[in-house]
Amino acid sequence: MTDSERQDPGVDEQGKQVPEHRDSPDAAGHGAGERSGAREPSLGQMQLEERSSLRRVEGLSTELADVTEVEQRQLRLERVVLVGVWTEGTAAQAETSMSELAALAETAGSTVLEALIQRRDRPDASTYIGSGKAAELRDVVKATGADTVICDGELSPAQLTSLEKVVQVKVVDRTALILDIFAQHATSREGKAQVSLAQMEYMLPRLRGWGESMSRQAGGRAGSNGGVGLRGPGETKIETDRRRIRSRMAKLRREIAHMKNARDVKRHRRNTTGVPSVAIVGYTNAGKSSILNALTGAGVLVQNALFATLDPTTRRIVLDDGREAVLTDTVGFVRHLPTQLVEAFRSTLEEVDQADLLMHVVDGSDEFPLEQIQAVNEVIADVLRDAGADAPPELLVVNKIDAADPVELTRLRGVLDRAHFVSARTGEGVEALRSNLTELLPGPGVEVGVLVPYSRGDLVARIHAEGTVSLERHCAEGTEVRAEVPRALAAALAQYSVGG
Ligand SMILES: Nc1nc2c(ncn2[C@@H]2O[C@H](COP(=O)(O)OP(=O)(O)OP(=O)(O)O)[C@@H](O)[C@H]2O)c(=O)[nH]1
Repeated sequence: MTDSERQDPGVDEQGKQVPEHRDSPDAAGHGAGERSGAREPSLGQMQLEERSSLRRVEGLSTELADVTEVEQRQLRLERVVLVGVWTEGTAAQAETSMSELAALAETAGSTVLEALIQRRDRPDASTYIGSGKAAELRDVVKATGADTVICDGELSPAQLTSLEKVVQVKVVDRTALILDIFAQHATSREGKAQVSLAQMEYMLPRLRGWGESMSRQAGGRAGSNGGVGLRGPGETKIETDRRRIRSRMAKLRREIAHMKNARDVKRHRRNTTGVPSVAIVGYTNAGKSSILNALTGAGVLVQNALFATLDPTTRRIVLDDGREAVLTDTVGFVRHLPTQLVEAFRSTLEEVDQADLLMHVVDGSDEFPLEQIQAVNEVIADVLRDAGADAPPELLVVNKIDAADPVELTRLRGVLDRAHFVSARTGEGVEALRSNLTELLPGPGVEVGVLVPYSRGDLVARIHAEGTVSLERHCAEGTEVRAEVPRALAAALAQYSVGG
């Protein structure tokens, strides 16, 4: 171990206890109450937590995200006050954003004590909410005994520090909160690695604040030990931390690339077997897992919590005509999904550009279903653009019709006239949805024998890309090919058919 590692608070001994915690199935979800009442919201505590956050980043890279759950529980948010800055849109939209933040906080295991909204043209450069509101927030924090403030936005490191100084408890922003939830819920090795990487990306530019408090401590220790001066060691420490985190990020990226290759091979094998695939996308909590269960009878976890599904879950379904298809449940979307996570969750979103069909699930009982659709469409468009892929056909499914307001539902039926209206809970509309899937998914391959003129090399290339070639011969008139191809391609090749 190097000197810098030894100075690093808690990387070593703490990390060794990890497996015990990790093996406990409920560890990530039910630790919230363990430390209730044990926390003093003092500045010293905040610094401890800052160091703990950094340690978490560092730990992640060595032990991968196994450390995350433990550190996560140490950082557990418990009694929180929410605060948002309302800069645009209607009051109802601002309130929706705040209730979503409350749902996120509860998913992270917190109890929401109070929520404040501040109307401003733009967030305050110094404290995010402005000094008057910050003072009000401090009073609310004191009166409620809250230990954390969560802001409905992404704050700069300087804003976080200034606001913490005023309110005297830990301040967390929406991005960090979502990253924490993702860290708690990721289960696969790749999912964990991706969350770790996203957390490091988020934290790297924010190291200055932690670095400063750490360098004071590191300097103080050095001073009290009669070591060299106070300035040098601290600065070196921050630089060392940054360098180590960067190199661990690079290592994680390599590992993720490796895992991705393995997954690509698996998917390619699935694609070449001709089994059509459906990617289920939609806003978090829309009922994607419930629909997957209703269609396949699979026992996929259904929770009234945001982001219950983080790793892609794939299930087989037998279609009405006896064919099989695979359905993949993907991560739920949310407004202002941190960009680091859009990148990190490529693993589930990648299913999107490879799918034969997108099943877009919307919560019909939500107050703003059309906005949910728009938010999801924006992310999907980004993913497809990045992948340079064409959009697969989309099937819109409005779920939870049993719980939706009848008037709203009638309005939605008018606006979304091509959508399927179902209830995964009561089963209403599910059979019709299954029939529609059968119609929409590409049919079985068709055996063709064709002689394609050399001027249509594009068709031969398509046969190779989309079908399975059993014979290929070049003759004077063109390329003779025998292959099994999708029905649409068989139609395009019909004029070159040589029979048999
Ligand atoms: N009333 C009603 N509730 C439903 C229906 N479908 C799902 N739910 C409930 O909605 C909540 C979320 O369901 P999930 O299937 O976990 O939703 P999801 O979209 O997979 O959620 P994430 O994994 O968080 O993205 C659960 O409490 C379900 O019981 C429905 O048709 N009607």
